[in-house]
Amino acid sequence: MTAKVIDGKAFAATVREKVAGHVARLKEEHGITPGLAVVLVGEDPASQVYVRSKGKQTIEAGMNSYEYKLPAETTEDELLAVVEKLNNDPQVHGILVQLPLPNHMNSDLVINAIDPAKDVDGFHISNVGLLGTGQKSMVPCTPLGCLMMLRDHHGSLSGLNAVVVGRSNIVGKPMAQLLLGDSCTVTIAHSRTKNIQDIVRSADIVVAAVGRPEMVTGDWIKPGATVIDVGINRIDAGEGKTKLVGDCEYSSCAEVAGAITPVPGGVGPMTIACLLANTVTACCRANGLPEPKGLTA
Ligand SMILES: NC(=O)C1=CN([C@@H]2O[C@H](COP(=O)(O)OP(=O)(O)OC[C@H]3O[C@@H](n4cnc5c(N)ncnc54)[C@H](OP(=O)(O)O)[C@@H]3O)[C@@H](O)[C@H]2O)C=CC1
Ligand SMILES: Nc1nc(=O)c2c([nH]1)NC[C@@H]1CN(c3ccc(C(=O)N[C@@H](CCC(=O)O)C(=O)O)cc3)C=[N+]21
Repeated sequence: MTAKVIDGKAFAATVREKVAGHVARLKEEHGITPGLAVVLVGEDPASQVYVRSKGKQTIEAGMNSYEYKLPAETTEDELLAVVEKLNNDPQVHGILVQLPLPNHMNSDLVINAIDPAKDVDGFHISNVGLLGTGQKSMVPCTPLGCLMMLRDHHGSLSGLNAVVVGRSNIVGKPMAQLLLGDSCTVTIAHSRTKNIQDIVRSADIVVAAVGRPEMVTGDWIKPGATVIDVGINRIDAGEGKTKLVGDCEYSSCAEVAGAITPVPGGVGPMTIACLLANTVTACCRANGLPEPKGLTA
């Protein structure tokens, strides 16, 4: 069997189109322009690429983009002051502080200083708690993007066995909550999991968020299963070049799976599209307006 390729890049374009439509209506009918502020501390080249891409797509969707680039030596208090200023700025509906932060900062403290209503990453403890109890929240962008693609492919996820590999706060845990919310039977595997291959082989849905290049191979996959590859790993491709690979070995997994997301062009573009979607949702909630349908979990 050769897997159907789930085209995250094309799917993300449709999400961005919907977002742009809502933005246009907010402007026309209410004179409101949603605004997203992205804060980057330090000069990590990969982070700079993502932040640039976020800013560009924010503007393309008709929203206001505010970028704060702070030097690596910024103190935690200085960063907290920027967050506070953005919390109090009515033009800003979404705030994203790019992770990881430099080692001298306490990321939990910084994230929890963001107004939960503006926390478009969905990382604030209030949003984590709301998601865990099935209440309306801001949903983390990467897992939300994965959920949208899974719902689109399967229709209903009810009763399916899902295995999430990875238990980070930003991907693995919220992904597991969303799958549980859609009535999957969810297993979370991690670095201490025994017989991980057998566990993954029991899954109808595999979400890999590990950060280990091509760790999951085709022999781990149940024939016909859906593979969502969250991993973004830049590896040596010889001759001084690098290439981007996921946490799944694409060629061998695609031979066995029923459907698979590629890297690049899978989860990554959906993450940014969901960030824009969350910003519109936050803007509507802040203004007491009905929120867009189909853009939240
Ligand atoms: N496409 C996108 O938009 C995004 C992509 N990413 C990518 O997703 C990947 C994961 O990111 P993130 O969740 O932040 O990573 P973390 O490093 O925070 O978490 C990795 C998880 O994988 C687990 N793990 C590590 N090694 C193994 C192993 N050998 N077997 C099983 N589990 C293992 C760890 O287990 P333990 O807890 O036991 O240590 C941990 O729970 C990365 O490649 C990252 O670049 C991340 C965010 C967004
Ligand atoms: N507060 C915070 N929120 C995040 O959501 C967040 C973060 N910090 N820190 C870093 C990770 C990583 N992340 C990605 C987003 C888009 C792509 C993406 O668009 N990838 C393209 C390829 C990009 C390339 O070529 O490098 C693709 O997969 O096709 C990847 C990774 C968001 N993250």
